[in-house]
Amino acid sequence: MAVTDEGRGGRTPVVIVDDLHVKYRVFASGKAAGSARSGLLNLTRGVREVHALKGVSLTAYENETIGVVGSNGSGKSTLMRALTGLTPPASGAVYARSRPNLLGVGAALLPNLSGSRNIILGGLAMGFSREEMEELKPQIAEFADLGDSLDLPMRTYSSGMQARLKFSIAAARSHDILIIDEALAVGDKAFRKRSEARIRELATEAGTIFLVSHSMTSIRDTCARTIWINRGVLEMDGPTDEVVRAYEASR
Ligand SMILES: Nc1ncnc2c1ncn2[C@@H]1O[C@H](COP(=O)(O)OP(=O)(O)OP(=O)(O)O)[C@@H](O)[C@H]1O
Repeated sequence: MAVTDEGRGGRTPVVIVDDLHVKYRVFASGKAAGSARSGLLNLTRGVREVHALKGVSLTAYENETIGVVGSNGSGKSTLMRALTGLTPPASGAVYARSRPNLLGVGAALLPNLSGSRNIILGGLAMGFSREEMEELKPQIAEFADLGDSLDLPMRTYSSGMQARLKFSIAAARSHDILIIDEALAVGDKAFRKRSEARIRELATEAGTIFLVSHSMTSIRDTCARTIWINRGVLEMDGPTDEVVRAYEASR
């Protein structure tokens, strides 16, 4: 459904999350849960259900940069993946004006291809054309600042170098609705600084940004509004100062 209605106070809603539940079914490891006599595995006994999001509702408006905080395993990434449509809801729904882009192309990159070929590949995976990517390639290479290593296979890169390349590919263009995972702002101190600056730049170009981060400094510097996810529930949603203070006090 396209979101076109004017929101409260004349603001335009861009993303609406309505009572969203997400469940994962996982096979518990350990001893094979089966009958030794029949020799068959009992596949249902070992199945465990993780109720990762339990009725999250929120509305994001145009030109908002929203911080997303919460402890490990609280459900932040699950919520972000649900926004992009990668993770299907068990119930509830997500409505968005356009498809939210997750700033991350990790899954698409191939370790045996060179950095420069991965730039093209990563761009195609984000929905850009080959021509667009050829045009953007020099500026991506410059931002990643990997020098001659760009011609080497990605598997020879350190994790920091890989992260730099991924960030540079993903951050090459502006997006209408953008989700940024803090894990992308990695690399050494200098690169982290540049990537944070680029995130802020993207924030001014993009309509709406969600920034998932464990760094309260990044959240405070970048976001006016913050949501706190706690054990799959939206614990708090409001001005960053208040939410971060409450979140920090809880830990
Ligand atoms: N693919 C999956 N299969 C099964 N369970 C999952 C899967 N992904 C996440 N979970 C579970 O769902 C819950 C929420 O995980 P999620 O990754 O959304 O948390 P998070 O807040 O992003 O954590 P972190 O800060 O560590 O990245 C956790 O209990 C996690 O174990």
